[in-house]
Amino acid sequence: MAKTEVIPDQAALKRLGKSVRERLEADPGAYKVETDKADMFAIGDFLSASECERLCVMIDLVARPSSLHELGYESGFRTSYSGDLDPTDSFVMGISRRIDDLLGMNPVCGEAIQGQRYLPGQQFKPHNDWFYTTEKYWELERKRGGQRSWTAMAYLNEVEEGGGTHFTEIGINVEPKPGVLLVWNNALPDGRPNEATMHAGTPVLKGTKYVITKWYRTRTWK
Ligand SMILES: O=C(O)CCC(=O)C(=O)O
Ligand SMILES: [Fe+2]
Repeated sequence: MAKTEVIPDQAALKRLGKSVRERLEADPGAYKVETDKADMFAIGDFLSASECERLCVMIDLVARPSSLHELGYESGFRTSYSGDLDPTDSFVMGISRRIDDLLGMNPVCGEAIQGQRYLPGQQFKPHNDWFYTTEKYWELERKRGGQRSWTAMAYLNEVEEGGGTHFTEIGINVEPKPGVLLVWNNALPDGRPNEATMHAGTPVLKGTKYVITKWYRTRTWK
């Protein structure tokens, strides 16, 4: 008999996939992106113009060259600047809580909100947000909350040219529209990682792009 592959956190990924999907499908404010390859929703006007502005200022204060598990900044893979927003700041806490509530996620599973800024020429090449559990870094991430389930990402400003989010397998390019929150499930309905969630922050050609991202783990993030 063939050996059954063990997928770390599979049962939790399946459960969270279903609960958040059903919650968003029942939410009249959430637009379901038409694709059969992934669970994906967009929420227009999730953030107000003044909230977006305030977040951009905060990002400028924390942004440093982005780090990646496997690759250094020098590789050109993720050339944006990023940094975690202060999770004890009451304004940040409010935004974070609103995302938790929208998804119906347990707040303890949410990572700190990360801010990210791209200048012309900067990008984040195609990647998956879920962890490769055969890689060395998984040993650490496994104990820090486990696999990532849902991603919530909000666009904070008008980008003059470029800077979309390109889902290379699904074949859609999401234009950065300020205040819009894009949400997707990194797993398949059965809890296996969804390869079709591969996406890139395409190069900004003109202007600056600001986003915030919040990733949810299957267990308590620490
Ligand atoms: O900037 C984008 O559009 C994508 C960002 C992203 O994929 C990430 O932060 O994981
Ligand atoms: Fe990503």
